[in-house]
Amino acid sequence: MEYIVETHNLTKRFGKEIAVSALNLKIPKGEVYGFLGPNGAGKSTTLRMLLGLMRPTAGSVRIFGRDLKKDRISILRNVGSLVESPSYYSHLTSYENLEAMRKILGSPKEKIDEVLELVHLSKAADKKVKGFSLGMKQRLGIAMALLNDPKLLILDEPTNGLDPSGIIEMRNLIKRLPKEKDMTVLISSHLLSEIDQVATYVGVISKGKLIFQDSIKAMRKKAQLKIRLKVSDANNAYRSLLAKGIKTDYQDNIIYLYEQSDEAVAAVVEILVDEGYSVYRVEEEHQSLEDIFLKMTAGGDDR
Ligand SMILES: Nc1ncnc2c1ncn2[C@@H]1O[C@H](COP(=O)(O)OP(=O)(O)OP(=O)(O)O)[C@@H](O)[C@H]1O
Repeated sequence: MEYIVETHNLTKRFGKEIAVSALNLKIPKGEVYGFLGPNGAGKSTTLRMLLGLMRPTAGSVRIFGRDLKKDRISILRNVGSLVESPSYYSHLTSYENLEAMRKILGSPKEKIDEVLELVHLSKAADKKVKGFSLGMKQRLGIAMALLNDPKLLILDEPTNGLDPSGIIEMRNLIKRLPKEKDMTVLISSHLLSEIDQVATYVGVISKGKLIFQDSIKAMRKKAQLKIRLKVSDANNAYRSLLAKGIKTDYQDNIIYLYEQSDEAVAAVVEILVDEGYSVYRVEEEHQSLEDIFLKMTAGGDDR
């Protein structure tokens, strides 16, 4: 797999506090990578290091296969970002703002109409930014980030503070970019539901550590059904099953089965009954992605 971003043991300390701890991010080409974690988990700090805005305490960053420390300027020329509130002149129109930025970047003039169209602001091209909704301002920020045709777009909590229609508009835009513009998108959020709706890959960060990284499909798989067994003398029953080589989990007097076919469940019940345990309940338990995320990040930020 080709990775657009790869970090190796990326670490940031502030005094004694470790904000980001030995992170090994792998962001595959052409995906929308959702960087998910509770507030204070270290997302912004990580993104700032990826953009060369903050120097890592240790570890390294590779973007487009090149070392950020060595090739900073040429790498960042191909990266677009929206990590803080976008900066613009509110007394100018969106077109004029983009024109000012375009001149700095040296992009061709046609780019302006193209990015306005892409973020659905063509109709507001000649309107002053001071009358814009927050969602429109955010989209103008993204339009600015797209002026130099980036191969990687980094967005820090882009839907924060937007109203429902602004959120939907932003999500659709993020989903379109990889397909229409051959772009890889890295988006951070503290809301699983946000990431779930746009991302194809997920990295979960908690207290500075990456605790999960895989496709959203793999994350969903983790959320699949579990079979719960409530039996008499559960701890001993669990040991009996283990001794017979049956894979289970045991927690709070409940046995959880891995094998979920009808036959496997029937076989387990038969063993338990044979061995003299009473089987009180055999139930399916459905874990939502939210449950999994909350379990992964349980404990809050108590570094
Ligand atoms: N400049 C700084 N100086 C000292 N500590 C900092 C600095 N920036 C961030 N931190 C600390 O590093 C930790 C991670 O912060 P960071 O902003 O990266 O988290 P986050 O996941 O982006 O959360 P949020 O969504 O709330 O911004 C926090 O404990 C924060 O207090």
